[in-house]
Amino acid sequence: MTFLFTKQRSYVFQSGLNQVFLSSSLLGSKRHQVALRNGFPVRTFSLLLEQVEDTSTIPMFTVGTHNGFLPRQDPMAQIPGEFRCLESLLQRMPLQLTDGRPGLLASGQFGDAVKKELPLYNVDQINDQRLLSALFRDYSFAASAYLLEPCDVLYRQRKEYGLGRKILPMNIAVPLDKVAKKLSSKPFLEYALSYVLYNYKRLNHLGDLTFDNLSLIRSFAGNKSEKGFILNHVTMVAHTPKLVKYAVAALQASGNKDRAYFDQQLSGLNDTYETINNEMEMMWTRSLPVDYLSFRTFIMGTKNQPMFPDGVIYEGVSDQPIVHRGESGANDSIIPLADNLLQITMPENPMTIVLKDFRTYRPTNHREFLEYIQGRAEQVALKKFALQDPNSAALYLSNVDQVRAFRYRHWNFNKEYIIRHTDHPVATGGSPIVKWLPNQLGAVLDLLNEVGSGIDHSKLTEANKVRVDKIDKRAAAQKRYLTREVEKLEKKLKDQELRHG
Ligand code: HEM
Repeated sequence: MTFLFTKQRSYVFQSGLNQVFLSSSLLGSKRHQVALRNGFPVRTFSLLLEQVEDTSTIPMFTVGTHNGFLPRQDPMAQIPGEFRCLESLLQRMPLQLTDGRPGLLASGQFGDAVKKELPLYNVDQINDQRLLSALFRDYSFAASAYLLEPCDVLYRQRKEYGLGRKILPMNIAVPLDKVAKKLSSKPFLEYALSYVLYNYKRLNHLGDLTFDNLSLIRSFAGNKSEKGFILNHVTMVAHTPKLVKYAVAALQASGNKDRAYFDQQLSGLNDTYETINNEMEMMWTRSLPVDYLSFRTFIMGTKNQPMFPDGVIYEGVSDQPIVHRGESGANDSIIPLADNLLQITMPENPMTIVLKDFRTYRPTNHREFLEYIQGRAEQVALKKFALQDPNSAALYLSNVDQVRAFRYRHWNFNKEYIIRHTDHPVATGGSPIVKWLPNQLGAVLDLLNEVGSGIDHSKLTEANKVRVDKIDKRAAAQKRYLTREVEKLEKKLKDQELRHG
């Protein structure tokens, strides 16, 4: 196999899972490589295959078979003493402190405290990836608290958000921008790099990533429900090492036209998605719907939000205002992996453009991995290979059904945690909430109906016959129900707009 360096969007071919394979992209030089096989380019990606202690060069968010989509080392919980004023502000920041007393946000004093107490720390010499990630998390928490504090104060008084602060002061803006550039990310609170996936610590260092063994590093509201909300995402993502392994192996099997191996991988993938969906169900009790709005304000973005009609100026960085989407599970990689691997396509409409924009708000290596999966699935025609055999098609259908189960529960979350409690029609990430999520769920239901009706039932094993029947019936019923539900919700929202109008 020959390797060429090029700027073309292709990756190093991952042929086996028994070696640590660090590409030049991880080592920070050339990013993309092309491998040639029989003169044709083969899509490639370098996966981290074992835990590497080095913190100086390899980004924390590097997809691997031991860490999946979690950071490759547990997040740094406390920043070094030289940043003690930042640490102290963040510890005193939450609405409710760990000892139950009100924190700075409760009385709307966080902004003043930032101005009085926070020096302009110099981060120029810092290149250690673990420390950069911790600083990114901490500065982005400070930025969101600072910008959205007035909205939270007003919301608690009058159930209105009003306007956020327009200028992010230099002592947050400059180091945040510098650290973000070093991590190739956007200078704003993010799902992976700040709020969720870089915000947990194990109580027992040797214990597993289970809910009871985890606590939060940072929070805005400081209540049990915010902890439950964040950590429930983490305990779901804790299962992603298996997703990564099965996805990569399914692509290999499809490329090699190895039917038995392919079916094994789809079956493993299905079981893993089922485990993740079961973990997702725990959200209802770990984070109460009635508490969601207590922390939601602080995870809003500045893009597409009425609280920031003119964007935000980052003092000392640029005099041009900028906008960013808010923190959202839309930046998680569990479902995009399934969409890309199983070649689930979304209808071409404005909602899909929003989905694609969300996918730019994630660690570079996650994005590259998802692009690799998408490209390689096309190259080996994974869906076509699955549908060529009725029993593989049943397994394929079952995996798509897991995506349905996820999106269906997720739609229920949105009705119970958000729509039931607020009229604000724009979600934290800036998407039009009532239209956007059903767009994706509807597309999955259509795919289930299409694939299910094309399977020759007479060739199925007994177990697969039962499986396919159940999936077909449920998908048809849910599609009818969803269409009626969205029509009703849109009408309700229009009526509200007219009343407020
Ligand atoms: C109480 C629980 C949850 C609520 C209220 C919620 C809310 C939302 C909202 C409002 C959106 C629309 C995008 C935006 O922010 O503008 C969204 C999108 C999304 N969320 Fe969640 N979310 C929850 C839990 C989760 C969990 C646990 C995950 C996965 C670990 C997740 C993954 C996603 C994904 C993948 C999308 C993109 C939509 C799609 O691909 O269909 N969410 N979420």
